[in-house]
Amino acid sequence: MNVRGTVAGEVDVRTVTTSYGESDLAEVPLRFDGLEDSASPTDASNRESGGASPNSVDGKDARTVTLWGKWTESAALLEPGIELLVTNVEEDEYQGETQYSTTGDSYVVVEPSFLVNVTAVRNWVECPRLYYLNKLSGVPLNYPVVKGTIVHEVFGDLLRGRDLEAAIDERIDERGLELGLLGETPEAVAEDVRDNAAAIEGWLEQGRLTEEDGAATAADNPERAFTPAEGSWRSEQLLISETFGIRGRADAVRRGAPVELKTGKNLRKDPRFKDKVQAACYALLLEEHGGDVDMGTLLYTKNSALDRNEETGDLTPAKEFTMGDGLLKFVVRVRNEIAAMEIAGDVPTGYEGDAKCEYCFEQDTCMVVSGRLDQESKAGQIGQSLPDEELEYFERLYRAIEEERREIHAEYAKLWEQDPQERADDDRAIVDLEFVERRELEGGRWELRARQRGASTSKLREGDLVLASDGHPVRGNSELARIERLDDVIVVTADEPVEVTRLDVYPSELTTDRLLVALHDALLKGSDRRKDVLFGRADPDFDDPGETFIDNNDAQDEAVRKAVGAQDCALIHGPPGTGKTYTIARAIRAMVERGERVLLSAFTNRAVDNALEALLEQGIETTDVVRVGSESGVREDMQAYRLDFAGDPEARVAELQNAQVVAATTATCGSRVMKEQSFDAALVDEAAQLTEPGTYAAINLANRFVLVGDHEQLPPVVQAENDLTESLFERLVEQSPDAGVMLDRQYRMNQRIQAFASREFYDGELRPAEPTVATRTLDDLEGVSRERLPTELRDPVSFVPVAGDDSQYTDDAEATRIADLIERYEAAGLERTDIGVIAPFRAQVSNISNHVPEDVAVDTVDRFQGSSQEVIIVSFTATDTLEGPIFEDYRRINVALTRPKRALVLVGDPDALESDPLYGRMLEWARQ
Ligand SMILES: Nc1ncnc2c1ncn2[C@@H]1O[C@H](COP(=O)(O)OP(=O)(O)OP(=O)(O)O)[C@@H](O)[C@H]1O
Repeated sequence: MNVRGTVAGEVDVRTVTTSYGESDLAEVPLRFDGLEDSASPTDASNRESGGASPNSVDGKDARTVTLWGKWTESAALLEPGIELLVTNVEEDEYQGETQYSTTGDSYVVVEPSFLVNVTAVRNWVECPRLYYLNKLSGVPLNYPVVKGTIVHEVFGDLLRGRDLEAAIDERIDERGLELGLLGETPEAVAEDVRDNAAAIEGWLEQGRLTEEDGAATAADNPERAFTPAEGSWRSEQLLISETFGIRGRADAVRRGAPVELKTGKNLRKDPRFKDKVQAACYALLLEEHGGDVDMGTLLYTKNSALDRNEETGDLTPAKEFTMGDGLLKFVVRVRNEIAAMEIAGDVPTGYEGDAKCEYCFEQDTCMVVSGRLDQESKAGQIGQSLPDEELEYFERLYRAIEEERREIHAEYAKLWEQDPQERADDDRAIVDLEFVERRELEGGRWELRARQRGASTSKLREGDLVLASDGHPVRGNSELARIERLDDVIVVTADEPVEVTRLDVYPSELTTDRLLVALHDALLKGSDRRKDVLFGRADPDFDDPGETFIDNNDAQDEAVRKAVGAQDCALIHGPPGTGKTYTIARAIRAMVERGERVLLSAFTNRAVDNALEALLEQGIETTDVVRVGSESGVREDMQAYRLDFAGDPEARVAELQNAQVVAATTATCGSRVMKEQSFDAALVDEAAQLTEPGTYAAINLANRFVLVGDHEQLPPVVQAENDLTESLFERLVEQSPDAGVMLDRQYRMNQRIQAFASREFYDGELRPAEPTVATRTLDDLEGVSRERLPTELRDPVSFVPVAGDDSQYTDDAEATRIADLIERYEAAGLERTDIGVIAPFRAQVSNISNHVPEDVAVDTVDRFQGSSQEVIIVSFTATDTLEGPIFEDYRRINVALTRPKRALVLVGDPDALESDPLYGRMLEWARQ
């Protein structure tokens, strides 16, 4: 039996004398969530109530759980409010009260839904401070890291039965750019990888000869059946444990036991302790998936390349060890320390572990970081600490990023807390697929096809990484896969041939990791001048370029002059349709003409491609431009400029280094390749949608920067409500108003349409750029006549009242009415593709999609930001009284109302809308 609950009071740790001698124990008052049958801890249906009033809030009814022996170390981490899971407890009656205590088979897990990464456990065992430093500075581009990755990939290839030389060639080719940046040649790397691979091959060969491991690696047997059952090998497996709160990717699993590859040497007979720890984490993960792991293997690939004469010691690459109970429990205790520290938001000092600083390669870095951030550390501090306001800022943002990380962990927990239907309704999964077929690709990967049984919506897009499973993303057979095609038939590629019946959003921490690194780099590596400007200690400086760049729009011209003349930074505020993209392109052209190297960045791929397109229209030399991004991220017509990372190292590096303009999303700017680049200027579009550290990822790479955005439109996309919700753009606009220019002439909307947004959001300063814009109507479109529309739709802005239904997130009455409106527009000659429908909730988006023809774009505001349509219909989906702003935030309604060029139709319940002052004014305007 397992118990799970929240710590309800102080924990008492003491030593007692028992019949076995002295022992430590901890008594933990726990408010129960429930009891679970430990025979199947993962089966939620086995949960039952913990007895009489187990959920009492005041803690009086908390039950006592006694933790024995070494588990008291984990007990010392507990504070009231922390979640605790204890497996395999014993139940006792004591003085009429039911009590629980640990048994020899128990595990104690602190905050089980906080998923600690296996590499984090390994790093922590090496040194807790090292774990923290790795988090702050990320994985740099260096040869050992890249070589290690290639060796791992070749290992996977060999396991999938691939030819060694072919695998080496291809994997090296794929990393051409990275190797080129490191000054490596393919030949030298191949030699190096071959040395390491010899150990792998030898070991696999041995396995083949001595064991009946199935035909997993036999290249001559393409029909091999892969099951995770005993007797097979499996490469790279993503494993998640909901019991132990651990996740990670095992390099390989052989006969159900973990195999870890290390591209170093180890001449002792036993694996290194930290390596054992890592394998033990995977053992726990595999056990939770029904395995019984008593062995672990570490494969030190460098060993076989060593000359016997040079080295003395045990040269065998593969070292096996017995997976003892004590080690598994130790690993869980370490994991608990990490979880408790992260939940408390503390920073490790290094004293938590017993590593010796004088043996550590990172000692200097550690001391510098400790000194500059004024953190207590075992290694000591050197250097002067950052000014107080920077320290305070760092801590505030660090916490905010970690809160964001916890939200991602909560997303993981939803993988098992929500049932398939809930996940589908939440757009987090596509369920109930019918598996069609699998096809082996060259290189041993698999293409998997499944058919959707009905129409479904989800957050998933082509190119996304997903968890592809045969029914459950955590408990079933599941693989990390990439979506290649997302139609009625879904195509994904993966390392293993899973019989896909379900796809789940993969909650990635990559973005969060990069935010932390960008924050660290901005504060610890940024120049003093840059930081003076960021923290408002100095005003940004400007030179006058003495040139007119745009002669028909004063604000745009001033914006370009500011951007070109900025010594530090410039801020371009661009309301809807005011020519932001055009202005950016003109500014970049001017910079390039002055011989500068420019980074063009934005939050989304779409904005990067739009700006790039505008830049090419400016007549910039196409050979000067490089687009960095994934194949699926970059728009079709921009693929020609996309930098292929694969190929000859020298050639690839030349392409990147010679490019005067490099275009990439801010997320990509945080990648190890981009972090090696430097620029004279960075122009960042959609800057109001970026968090401060998200912006740093781009501007850290340049001497000066220009941010372009509109803080009256969508704010940064964050999960948690905290300091990340304000963009750097918005903060700087307030802090340094003189560095900003607002573009005030719009090229999109009929005057009637823009009036409300101008008044409410831009102090009445937004105006049509030209008379043709001000007076545009549907009549301008070929074959369209407003005469054929019902009178109430002839004005550029109309309101269609609908007494809605009572459901909160959907409204059938509105959906039906909108379908009818679309028919009317079609009858008046409009193309369906010229009409867009915006609704506040995804549920209403699907609902409307079911009512209207397929080629009408229906979506939430977020998906419409940055685009425009001839006609926009807004479904407000609110009835009676409003409980909160319908579009969460007034900035969203601004975006919705500024998408149309020629006609805007608002559909909603007037009583509901009138109950909010802003919506009330909107109604008045629409009814004019
Ligand atoms: N100075 C100008 N002279 C003539 N046309 C212009 C000028 N500036 C912008 N435009 C035109 O106005 C339209 C909108 O410009 P652009 O796409 O740059 O706007 P935007 O502000 O980026 O739009 P969004 O708000 O959607 O991001 C484009 O067709 C562009 O060519």
